[in-house]
Amino acid sequence: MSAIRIENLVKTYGAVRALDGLSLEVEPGSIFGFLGPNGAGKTTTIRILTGLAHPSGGHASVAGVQIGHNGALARRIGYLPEEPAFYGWMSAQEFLEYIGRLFGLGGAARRKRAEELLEKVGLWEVRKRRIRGFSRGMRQRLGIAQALVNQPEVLFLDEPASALDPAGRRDVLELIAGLRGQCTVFMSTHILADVERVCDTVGIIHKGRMLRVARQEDLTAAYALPVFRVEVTANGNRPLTEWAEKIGREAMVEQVQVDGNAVRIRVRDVENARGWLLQALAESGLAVERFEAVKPSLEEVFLNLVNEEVHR
Ligand SMILES: Nc1ncnc2c1ncn2[C@@H]1O[C@H](COP(=O)(O)OP(=O)(O)OP(=O)(O)O)[C@@H](O)[C@H]1O
Repeated sequence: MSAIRIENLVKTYGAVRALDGLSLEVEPGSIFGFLGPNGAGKTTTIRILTGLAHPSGGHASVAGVQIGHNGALARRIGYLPEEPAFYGWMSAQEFLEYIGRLFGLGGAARRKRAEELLEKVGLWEVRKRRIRGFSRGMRQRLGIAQALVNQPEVLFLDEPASALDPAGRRDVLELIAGLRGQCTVFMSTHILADVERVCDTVGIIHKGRMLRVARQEDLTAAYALPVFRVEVTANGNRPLTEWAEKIGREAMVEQVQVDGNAVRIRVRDVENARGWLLQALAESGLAVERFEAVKPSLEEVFLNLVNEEVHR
């Protein structure tokens, strides 16, 4: 059974079609990156899946519960909104115990749960401090703890790291990566590097529709660049330049770029070029340290997909 199943979801705000027939399935246990530019419909999707907004059309279920059954849904999911709100006068521990009470946990159970979570999100040392003085990163970690109080099957995180500085972002992403296997994580973001760091599966949303859903490595493989990179040992620069000039004249090669003791070779036909290049390297006598097909970044894949869509 899918952790999340969305069929043909539509949401209109007056003349704006925020979701335009969105369909998607998310496998249980995955860390799913819901990626799209500003205004693509990410927050709208999450609000519908968490029961905070009603769709104008279509169906969806989360952890086996149809959306609309909000009581049953609330017990199975956790949610960190884009801008979480806290009671600033509470301490982190008081806040988590307060959330525990809302979920009906008794005194001892809610204290235990709060303590476990404070430990897990790295706020144990500051558990008695008022939230008012917390940094953005600390607030996001407390927000994730808050969303985990009821041990959800599916955790929704709306742009969890987007507003953080590099250190705060690293901590939050590490925390999310550590949830792998404990629950399904559905994380929206417009930052490709964040998806690359933690998500196993990526869904790209654009103008309220899914452009593509794939495992991250399959997505980058599908958009493989016709570029190889060769690195030679540091004390062999001279012959490398000569060799680069030589193969640059071959019909198979489009462009050659030497950078220190490495060379990037853009070819015309990836399949044939691979064997041919390996052969040419073997004959060159160069001390090859590394030979690899250059992988596109998720950013390149994303731009490609959006471009294809625009020109369709
Ligand atoms: N309450 C609303 N009233 C009118 N239009 C809305 C409302 N909420 C969202 N929209 C519109 O719906 C579209 C999708 O918005 P949404 O917030 O879901 O995008 P998003 O992908 O989450 O973007 P962001 O990264 O900026 O949060 C946008 O065009 C937005 O202006």
